Amino acid sequence: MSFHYSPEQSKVEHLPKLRGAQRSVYNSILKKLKDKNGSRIIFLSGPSGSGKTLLLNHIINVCDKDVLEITSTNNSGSTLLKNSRTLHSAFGIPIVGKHEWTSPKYSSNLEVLIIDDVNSLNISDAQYVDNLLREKFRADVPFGGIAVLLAGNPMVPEM
Ligand SMILES: Nc1ncnc2c1ncn2[C@@H]1O[C@H](COP(=O)(O)OP(=O)(O)OP(=O)(O)O)[C@@H](O)[C@H]1O
Repeated sequence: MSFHYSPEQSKVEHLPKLRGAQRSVYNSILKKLKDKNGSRIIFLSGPSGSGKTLLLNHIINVCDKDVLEITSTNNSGSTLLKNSRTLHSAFGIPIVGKHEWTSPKYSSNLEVLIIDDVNSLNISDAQYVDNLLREKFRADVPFGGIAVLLAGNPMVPEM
C-alpha cells in the first residue's frame, strides 16, 4: 500500500494558514514523506512558538488516517497534536515497574510515524519501536522502512 495524501482534505478542519518559511518546510516534508527512496527519518526542529505544532497539524490534516500514527513522548498530555497518543500507548512499550502488558494500537498499514517532543525521547523506547517495526515489516532498516517524523526544539550544546 502506498502513502496517500490529498491537499483538498486540508479543508476538513480550519487551521491558521502557514506563513512563508512554514509553508516551504511543509512542502518539503510532504515531498520527503512520499519519496520512499530518500531518507525516511525527518527531523523538524524549531524554537518554541515557531509553529511546529501548527505545521504538523497541517500534515496530519492531509494524510490518510490509516497510514499515520501520531505520538508524543510527553505523558502530561500537553501536546496539541490532533489524535495523538503517547509512544508507549501506540506501541505497547512496557513501563518500568508495571507488569501488565498493553497491546500496541498502531495500524497494520502504518507508513508514517510522528513523534512530537522528541527532545524527551528515551533511547530505549526508540530502540523498542525500531525493533518492533523491523520485525513487523520484515525489513532490517531503521523503523522497518516507514517514514518517521521527529519534532522538537533545537539541541543546545552543554557548556
Ligand atoms: N502561521 C501562523 N498563523 C497563525 N498563528 C500561528 C502561525 N504559526 C504559529 N502560530 C501560533 O503561534 C503559537 C505557537 O505555535 P506552535 O504551538 O505551533 O509552535 P511550536 O513550535 O509547536 O511551539 P512549542 O515548541 O512550544 O510546542 C500558536 O498559538 C500558533 O497557533
